[in-house]
Amino acid sequence: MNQAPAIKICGIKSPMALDATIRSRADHVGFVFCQRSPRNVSMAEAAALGDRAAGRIGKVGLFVDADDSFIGEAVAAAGLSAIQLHGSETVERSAQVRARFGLPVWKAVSISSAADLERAHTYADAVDLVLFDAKTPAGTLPGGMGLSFDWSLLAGWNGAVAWGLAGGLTPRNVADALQRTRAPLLDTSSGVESAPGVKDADLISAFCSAARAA
Ligand SMILES: O=C(O)c1ccccc1NCC(=O)[C@H](O)[C@H](O)COP(=O)(O)O
Repeated sequence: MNQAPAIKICGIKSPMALDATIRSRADHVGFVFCQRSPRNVSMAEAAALGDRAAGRIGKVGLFVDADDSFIGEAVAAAGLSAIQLHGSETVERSAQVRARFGLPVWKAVSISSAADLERAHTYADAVDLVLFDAKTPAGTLPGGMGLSFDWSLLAGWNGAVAWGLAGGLTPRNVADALQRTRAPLLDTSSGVESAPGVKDADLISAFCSAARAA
């Protein structure tokens, strides 16, 4: 029997969305610390959400090429349990963040061809999890754009590090994605929203149910 995948609902910025995610028995919430994003949370919002989530769900903080002082402020405010690096952080920078904060580091790697999987291998000793996501167009956000990549590329993945799948996952396609990739972790953001940055409790619930039923 296959084990159920872990689920992360990213871009949580309201108590309603947080409660819906916990009720739906997801494993992690993502708090986006990126001012350009419609899902950005301030330090004060992150602190309130972090308190509300404490002991109930994993709290992943998402950063795009942030410096140590900004990451440190967010870790303390929200009581983060993991750090997701979603910019152009190098292997060395990722290892440095892990050592500096003593938390698991997840590195997003954007995929559009088999060569990108080779790049993912280079992070194996520096991070705790590689999150495969779609490449987004130049000048746009590096994630949360509802774009998928060719999942068949992951057939070539035999990495030594834990991994997850992101990019364009919705309640409608998550079962198919899981059957094709057998991803141990599924991450979604815009696929459970009614508008950019506005989470929908019914879609969160439907996503989690579909992922578990697959
Ligand atoms: O979600 C954002 O707004 C965001 C902004 C900047 C960098 C990354 C961002 N999201 C990262 C995530 O972990 C998303 O869940 C992932 O990219 C999938 O997003 P989606 O395709 O919308 O499901």
